[in-house]
Amino acid sequence: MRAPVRRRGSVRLRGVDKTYGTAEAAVHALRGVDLDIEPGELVVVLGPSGSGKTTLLNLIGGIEAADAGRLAVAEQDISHSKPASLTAFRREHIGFVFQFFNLVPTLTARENVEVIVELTGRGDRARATELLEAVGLGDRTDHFPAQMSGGQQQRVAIARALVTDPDLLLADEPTGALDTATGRRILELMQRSNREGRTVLMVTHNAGIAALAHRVVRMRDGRVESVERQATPADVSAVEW
Ligand SMILES: Nc1ncnc2c1ncn2[C@@H]1O[C@H](COP(=O)(O)OP(=O)(O)OP(=O)(O)O)[C@@H](O)[C@H]1O
Repeated sequence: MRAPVRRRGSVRLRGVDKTYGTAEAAVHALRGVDLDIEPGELVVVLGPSGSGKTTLLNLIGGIEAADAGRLAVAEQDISHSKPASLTAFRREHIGFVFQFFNLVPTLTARENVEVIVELTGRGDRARATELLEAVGLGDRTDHFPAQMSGGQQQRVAIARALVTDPDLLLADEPTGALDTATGRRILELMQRSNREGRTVLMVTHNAGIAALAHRVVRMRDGRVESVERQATPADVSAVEW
């Protein structure tokens, strides 16, 4: 019998504000954002360019700190966390996937995953190979990023994000630089990761991808414009975009 899925990675934001720059150059990126995400949900964040999607993801992931408001992620209050404790929080709870893969060019696929175990002191080096096999790259473990396609590099990035077994997987336009067929493969990995119980939060410009979500968050001008719950999220194989 299969072990029950342990759902994890809740998010709770209240009145969250973030401004970049000062005086005339100030950009109010988030304005009083309230948001609740249940553990184990797959959430897609949509919105026009500049609406605050990446800022939202960076605050939830502890890459940046909010100016005001309260944030609790994976049951941890990070509202007033100092940079050092945000780093510790990120290492313990968060996996990031970016649009342009962000692999270290001088390291092989396996080393790109292993280095995260060394940096964070979390996870198991031996899992690097296992995860690369799980994302379909068992035969590419000793290849360097320049020897791999964009889709293959993004799969390495996903293996790297998962090696610490994070509660939340945060992805900023993970399919943005990929063709549709390759993007589909990446979304399958995102969905699989979510079905293992972790919360997945995906920022995209692509409204078609929203069909996969338990909850669709629409941002506009630094505010959450709407949150829509979908009772039966689609399987990736059924999604067109
Ligand atoms: N480091 C920064 N310094 C100054 N302004 C910033 C910085 N990061 C973001 N901004 C500004 O904050 C606002 C929100 O940016 P954000 O990147 O969150 O939007 P977005 O919805 O993700 O946009 P896109 O879809 O184009 O990636 C924008 O006006 C942006 O120019």
